[in-house]
Amino acid sequence: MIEEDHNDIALSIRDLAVGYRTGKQDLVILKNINLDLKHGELVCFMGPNGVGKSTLLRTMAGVQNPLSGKVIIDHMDLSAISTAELSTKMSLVLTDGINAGNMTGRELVGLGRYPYLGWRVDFSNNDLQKIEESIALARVSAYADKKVHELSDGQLQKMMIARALCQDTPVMILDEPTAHLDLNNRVAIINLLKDLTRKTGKSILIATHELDLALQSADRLWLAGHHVPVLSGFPEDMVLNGAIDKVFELKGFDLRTGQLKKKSLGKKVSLQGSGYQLLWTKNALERNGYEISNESEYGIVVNASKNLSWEVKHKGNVVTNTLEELINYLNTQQF
Ligand SMILES: Nc1ncnc2c1ncn2[C@@H]1O[C@H](COP(=O)(O)OP(=O)(O)OP(=O)(O)O)[C@@H](O)[C@H]1O
Repeated sequence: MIEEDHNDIALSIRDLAVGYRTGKQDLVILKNINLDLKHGELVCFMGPNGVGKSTLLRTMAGVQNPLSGKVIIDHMDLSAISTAELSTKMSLVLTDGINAGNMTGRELVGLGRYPYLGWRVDFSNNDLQKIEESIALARVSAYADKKVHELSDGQLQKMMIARALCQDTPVMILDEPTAHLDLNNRVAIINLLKDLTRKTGKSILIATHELDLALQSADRLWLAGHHVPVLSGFPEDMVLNGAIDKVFELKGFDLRTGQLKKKSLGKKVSLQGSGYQLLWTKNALERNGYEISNESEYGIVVNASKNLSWEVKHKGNVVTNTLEELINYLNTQQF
């Protein structure tokens, strides 16, 4: 066992219970939570709908009080830190209910500098530079002068991320930052956040439902399930030890292979080839109910030379130029 270095830790959670104070009895959503967020780490917080991710993030950010236990940031108990001081240590991006009145995108981003203004009324050159840097980093310059109410959901989402970047805090917490974004923007935002952890040592925690992006970019996963403690681990370990399957109670999806569970039609084909062409051929075959096996009279060879083609070796050889043709041909055969 390797000893942990406690100077590494930007934020820790100790014996925390989160939920809602109602009239008679507390509504406990998650309890017995003990987690650490390290410097320079991108953590994806995952779990099924309604399990309490937002509730925990809001509690960590001081927006709601814990039912019991502590959040410790920069070696201080969150409950003992003023809102002004906290806003230089942590930024929070929530996506719901943004009411930015008649502001422009740039003005919204500029709100990120308010914790640093003190008694000053105007932005300093440094503030203005940070605003422009954040706008460039989040790639929102094309619509930074539009009114916030004129932005699309995805544009607004990116503008809120720019505002958090502008706040320039050692800890950033984002609730579903990619929810309204298209594929390019999702990848760009995740890469940007990952890059920030590497270049600036910031700790970034995001709640997300995007298992594929999380598995490819997170340094660590936090997993919340119903009736289990919040788990923390290395993403690949959590795939291999079944933690993700357990938390999500996965049905119809085999996480170890990253595939939807396919119904085999009992038709077997053998397959030869290499690289991504082989992977996509396998995908097309399995999606259409074919099982890859060496014990088959049908041999498929992926020819990935200049012109991609597929050769079916059976009694006579047949060559197809697309996977659609290959599958249509196989479907006509008696297995
Ligand atoms: N203000 C509130 N008062 C009482 N219960 C609430 C309140 N807000 C949320 N809840 C409940 O707390 C539970 C957790 O909600 P939360 O929004 O934290 O889940 P989540 O994991 O973020 O879900 P999702 O993935 O759907 O965003 C839910 O059962 C929800 O109904």
